[in-house]
Amino acid sequence: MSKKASIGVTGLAVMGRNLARNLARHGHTVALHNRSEQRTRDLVEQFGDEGDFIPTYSAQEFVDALERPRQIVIMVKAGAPTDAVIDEFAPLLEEGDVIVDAGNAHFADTRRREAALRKQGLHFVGTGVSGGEEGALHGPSIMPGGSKQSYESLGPLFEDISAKVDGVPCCTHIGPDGAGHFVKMVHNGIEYADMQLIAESFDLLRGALGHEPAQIADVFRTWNTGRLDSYLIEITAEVLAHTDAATGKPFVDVVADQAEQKGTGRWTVQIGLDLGVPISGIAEAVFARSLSGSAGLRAASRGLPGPSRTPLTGAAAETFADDVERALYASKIVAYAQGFNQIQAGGAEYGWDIDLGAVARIWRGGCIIRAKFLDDVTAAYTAEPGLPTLLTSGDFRKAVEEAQDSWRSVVATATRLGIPTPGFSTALAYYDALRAERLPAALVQGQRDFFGAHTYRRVDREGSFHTEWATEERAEHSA
Ligand SMILES: NC(=O)C1=CN([C@@H]2O[C@H](COP(=O)(O)OP(=O)(O)OC[C@H]3O[C@@H](n4cnc5c(N)ncnc54)[C@H](OP(=O)(O)O)[C@@H]3O)[C@@H](O)[C@H]2O)C=CC1
Ligand SMILES: O=C(CO)[C@H](O)[C@H](O)COP(=O)(O)O
Repeated sequence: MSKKASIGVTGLAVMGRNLARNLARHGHTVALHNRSEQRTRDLVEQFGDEGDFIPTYSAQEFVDALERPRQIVIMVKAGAPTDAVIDEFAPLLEEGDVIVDAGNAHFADTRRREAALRKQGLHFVGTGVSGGEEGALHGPSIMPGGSKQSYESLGPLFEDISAKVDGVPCCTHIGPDGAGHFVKMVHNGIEYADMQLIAESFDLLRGALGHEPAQIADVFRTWNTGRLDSYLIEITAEVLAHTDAATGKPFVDVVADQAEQKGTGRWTVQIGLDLGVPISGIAEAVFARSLSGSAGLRAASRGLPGPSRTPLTGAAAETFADDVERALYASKIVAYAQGFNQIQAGGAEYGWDIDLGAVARIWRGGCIIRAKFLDDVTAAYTAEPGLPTLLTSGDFRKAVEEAQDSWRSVVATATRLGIPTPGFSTALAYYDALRAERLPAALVQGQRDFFGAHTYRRVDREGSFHTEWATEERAEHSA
């Protein structure tokens, strides 16, 4: 009898191909399949010597090449293509077989698919994978959902190919059904917020100090040796130091300033709204990308009045880069605090019991937001799993305390010079709103009651109340 594969990968574009190679490099026999045959042939031709691959050219051949219970990883475009692939393979599978969707699926789709396939006796495991092309090959961060039972067989395999930090795999069972894809979605939302804050830091250093991109690259390199040490800061320095070969200009100056998005950040914000979790850092990052892409609106508005970017001088200029570093770190804490609160809220809504410390731990390596900072986030949620917000935890509280003057002065300088900093500003506003003794929400409640008899609660008595605003007496009743 010919050798069978312990796992199969269908969808061999950049991510699937490298995930399959990673599995093979770790000694697993991998069955290969792709809708168009050429990708399968290319993989075997170029990388066939890296391990044991079984190339297949039909769904039936693919399924037949797998050991039972079969484990199939789907790595295709999210949405309809994923449904098409499931519809093709599910009828060929048997009870106990496992389908892993490792694409960037919406968690609600994952819940629907998991419920449908469970009826058929199949395990459907929605799995977040982060790390891009290189991560998929050398060790991504892996966020599997699905049943506990499916993790018994898949877990060791995924942990084996995941990134390791201090010998600890960047993979853990997140929770049932859509939990893995939910956490991956929030990971991407945080990725958006982090990238936006870094981009604003660049704009501030350029606008307020008049630095060239190559000089700013050096600032980021320095930051990357401290508490901001992270993959995103590291690649930012690389991008800023890069010179365009065709023009000799800084690369960043020849790229169209219109940021695109595939949708996971937008989903994070949509779900944040549904759950009622204020994830303003992620929302501003998504809106900043949308605004950057609104070419017509921007063209029509370019001549509007406002200050010009006159570089700072003297002592203010000397301390500005350090101020931005402190403001960036404080704003980053806010962005992560909001993202983790969204995971907490999602877990409560869908009954997932997600271990936030474990989530932070598997994001320390492999993924796009990997960072030294996540060691401290892991420690904070491990010590106190129900932590209401990262901002109140030990070292983070101390960091925002120490950042106060810098954070406020950076936002004030940005406002004065007309440098848009939606990420920094919203982070500070969120922070101030959290720590406020009283919020103007009381007035909003009064307005709502005035125009719509929507009622309000009082600080001194239980119950709901309504004031007869249309009468002269303005009598108050229990509602
Ligand atoms: N690129 C990245 O950095 C990351 C991507 N992801 C996610 O991983 C998944 C794969 O991403 P990536 O490798 O970039 O590839 P793409 O998202 O570009 O998807 C290409 C793959 O999907 C297949 N496909 C498309 N439509 C269908 C269909 N109707 N039926 C069957 N197969 C179909 C293609 O087959 P064919 O060759 O025949 O066209 C090809 O194998 C996506 O869900 C993506 O969001 C996750 C993390 C990072
Ligand atoms: O999943 C990822 C990393 O974890 C992708 O890199 C992410 O989808 C990129 O998103 P966008 O194109 O919207 O910036």
